[in-house]
Amino acid sequence: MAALTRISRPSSIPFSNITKSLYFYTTSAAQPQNTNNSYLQNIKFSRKDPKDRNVQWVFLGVPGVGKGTYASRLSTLLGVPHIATGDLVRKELASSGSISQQLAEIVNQGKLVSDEIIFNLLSKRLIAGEAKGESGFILDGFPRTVKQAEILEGVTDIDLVVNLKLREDVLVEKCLGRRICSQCGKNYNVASINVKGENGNPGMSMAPLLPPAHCMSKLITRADDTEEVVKERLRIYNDKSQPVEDFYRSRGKLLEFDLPGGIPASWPRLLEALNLDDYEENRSAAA
Ligand SMILES: Nc1ncnc2c1ncn2[C@@H]1O[C@H](COP(=O)(O)OP(=O)(O)O)[C@@H](O)[C@H]1O
Repeated sequence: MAALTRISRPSSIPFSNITKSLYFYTTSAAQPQNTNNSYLQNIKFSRKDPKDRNVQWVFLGVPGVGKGTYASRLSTLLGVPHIATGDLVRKELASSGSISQQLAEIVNQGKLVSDEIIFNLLSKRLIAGEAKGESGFILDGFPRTVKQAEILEGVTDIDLVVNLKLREDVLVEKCLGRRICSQCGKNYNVASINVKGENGNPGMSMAPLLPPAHCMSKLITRADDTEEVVKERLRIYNDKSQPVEDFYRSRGKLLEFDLPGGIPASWPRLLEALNLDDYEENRSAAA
């Protein structure tokens, strides 16, 4: 793991909540047929000493903004798991589990999966991680509704919420360029973004994020990354997920971060905004 010199929240964001108690969901099987909220009563909590845990961060942002890319890099840097609910949903979809058909219909239309299913998938992932000794997390794609945010807030302390932002005109192009390696499951992007500056607005270039040669022939496109479904997902984000930004803003937890371009331009600036150092990257750059 990369060595870390400084880790603290941006000075504008109070850090007091980190010392509050930590709870984790511990629930067993998914119960998708249950349409009311009674599943919440089945969720048991276990308490953890806050000083024994790592960061608990959330990444927000529209589809295609790059949440997965930056959350994954930070998780390696900080030694915490990167938990993307979209990945959990896709894993469930790929299984022959009882809810996979139901999930496929929802996801392929760009709609949101029920809270019940999402909380169950997330609970199972957290429990499995806890058993392996994981501590802390960076959540990506969750919470996506104010209700999910309220439930999460009720059971654990989120230290920081990073809201990634990118100009809208490149988002659809970025989503359409997304590819997944069908073997290793890693995410790549073949889109080469080059928007010229006009009417006083700056231009923007983003190089493709290409896989290593051995993954190249195994790239697949997500079924929900068609133009029509991407536009529906962006609409749903504005409707359901944008209020989540206000939820965390009003609690003083939101760090807004405008991506200035691709990874080479954005990564150092994001680290700076988070008051973090990437020793390994600095060392290899100096070598
Ligand atoms: N927190 C969530 N609540 C409801 N549905 C979710 C959630 N996270 C993921 N999903 C489902 O999984 C799909 C893929 O999620 P994700 O990979 O995060 O997509 P995106 O690229 O839009 O951020 C979503 O369109 C939605 O159907």
